[in-house]
Amino acid sequence: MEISVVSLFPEMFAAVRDYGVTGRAVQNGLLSIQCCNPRDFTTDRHQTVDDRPYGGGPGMVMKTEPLQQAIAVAKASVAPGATVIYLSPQGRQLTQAGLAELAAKPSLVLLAGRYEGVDERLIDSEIDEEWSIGDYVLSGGELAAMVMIDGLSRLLPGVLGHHLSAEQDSFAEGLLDCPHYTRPEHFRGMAVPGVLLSGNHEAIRRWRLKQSLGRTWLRRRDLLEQVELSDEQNKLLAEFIRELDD
Ligand SMILES: Nc1nonc1C(=O)NCC1CCCCC1
Repeated sequence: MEISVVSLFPEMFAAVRDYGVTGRAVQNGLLSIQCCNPRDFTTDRHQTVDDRPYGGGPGMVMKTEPLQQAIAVAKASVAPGATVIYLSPQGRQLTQAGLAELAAKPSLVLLAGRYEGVDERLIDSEIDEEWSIGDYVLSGGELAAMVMIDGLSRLLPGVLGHHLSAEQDSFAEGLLDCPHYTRPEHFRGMAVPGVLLSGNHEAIRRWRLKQSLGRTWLRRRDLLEQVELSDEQNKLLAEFIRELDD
């Protein structure tokens, strides 16, 4: 997957390019992350990338010319046919399913906005898809772009060590994750659930699924309403709910 980011703060992307799962994906050639700074496409002495909003009001708006040139260079630096994405609270809400759609694309250009946003005419003429990581306002689109990069990278073939990890991710099934434990066996008087020490992989699988279902039922009933549960899942959830009353 080739990704080119248009951002006034390209150095921020070291966080995904140089660390962890995404950093390893870059090292293994499974992911490439390039950056293009609109400031490099300014022609005035002050390298102006923003200007006052028509209609007045607080803050500044990102100018179209530096952005359109940066986007053109960004598109030319990745495989043809790149989807150009703008990160903003006005976009389509990013979910695991959305990440799977994005991970299937050959290349992406991500536009990270700053100030009060981008001239709407740039969005209308250059942006293919607008995406949001949540209903809140950040100071820039960079962190949102990195969230998207991190989430879709996990879905690229070969990126996660255990080939089942991504598919096993609870959100891949539309559920919250089960509890996890590691040594020591006892911590502050709390023991690890016995089933996890049993070596009975089928019992462990069922316990983890039951916990995911139960947690989702308790914490995110809205997610559960979107999932078609199997007979086994319905049975395990009923057991979990019954045991709550014990
Ligand atoms: N939420 C979000 N999801 O994706 N991006 C988000 C964001 O809050 N971005 C910051 C704003 C800041 C002003 C310019 C446009 C982007």
